[in-house]
Amino acid sequence: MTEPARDGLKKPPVIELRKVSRIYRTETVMTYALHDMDLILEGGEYVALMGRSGSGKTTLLAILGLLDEPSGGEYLLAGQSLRGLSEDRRARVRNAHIGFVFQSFNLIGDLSVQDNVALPLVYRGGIAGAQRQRQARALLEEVGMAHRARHYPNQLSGGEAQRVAIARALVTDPQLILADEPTGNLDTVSAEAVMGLLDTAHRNRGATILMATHDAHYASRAQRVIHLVDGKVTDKPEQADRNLAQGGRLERSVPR
Ligand SMILES: Nc1ncnc2c1ncn2[C@@H]1O[C@H](COP(=O)(O)OP(=O)(O)OP(=O)(O)O)[C@@H](O)[C@H]1O
Repeated sequence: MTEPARDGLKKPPVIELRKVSRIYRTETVMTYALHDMDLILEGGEYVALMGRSGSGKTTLLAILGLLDEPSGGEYLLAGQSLRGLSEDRRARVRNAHIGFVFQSFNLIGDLSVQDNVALPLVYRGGIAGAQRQRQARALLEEVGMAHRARHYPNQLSGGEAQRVAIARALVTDPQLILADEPTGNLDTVSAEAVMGLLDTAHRNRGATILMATHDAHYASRAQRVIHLVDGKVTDKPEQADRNLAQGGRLERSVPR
């Protein structure tokens, strides 16, 4: 069901989370990786996501990217509630609206660089092979990797692999780009190049970007920084230190 725009004129935010939780259960302990999280990202925003290791950044990106489901609460993408969608429908929404960039690139080893970039268009369906290859080639040119189109991922440096991964993320022209530590495995020169590509994607394509990073320097390139502490958004990141001193994130024993 589509929700009405909030003031009748503005579009709904690209992302809205309402009291979203993600609980991991083991035999003895329940961990609240996300805890009643409220979050709004407007269309075209470039937002950095910071927080200590274990604060919930990857869990949040996985839920926003429809790779995982909340244990409770509601996720609205462009005003559309995603509750109760079938796996097939989730895959379609993911393919139509979301591009991913991971720390470890996640390219497919036995596909050429150009076929890796074309792959989201294969999943989309209905696009002829020659057209897919043309679009992939255009994206490789955009990220300065066309000269490696026929190479394979294991023949690339880390910086090159991440540029290819960004081309793959952009080939479907997604509304939302989720990046999980995109510079985490890169030297500073490659990291700068990757950050430049994200800046360009934001500026020229109007994409909404949410980028998890441990690096305050790269976070400062975003328009806004969100801090996570124990699975919640906070505007007081120094709270993380106090919570840690008091025993860390919310965990409960599973009742027997
Ligand atoms: N599959 C799982 N089973 C149980 N607990 C999990 C699982 N995945 C994550 N967690 C817990 O959920 C919490 C959040 O993890 P998450 O990976 O989202 O943190 P993060 O902020 O991305 O950390 P990092 O910066 O180290 O990548 C952590 O306490 C983690 O131990």
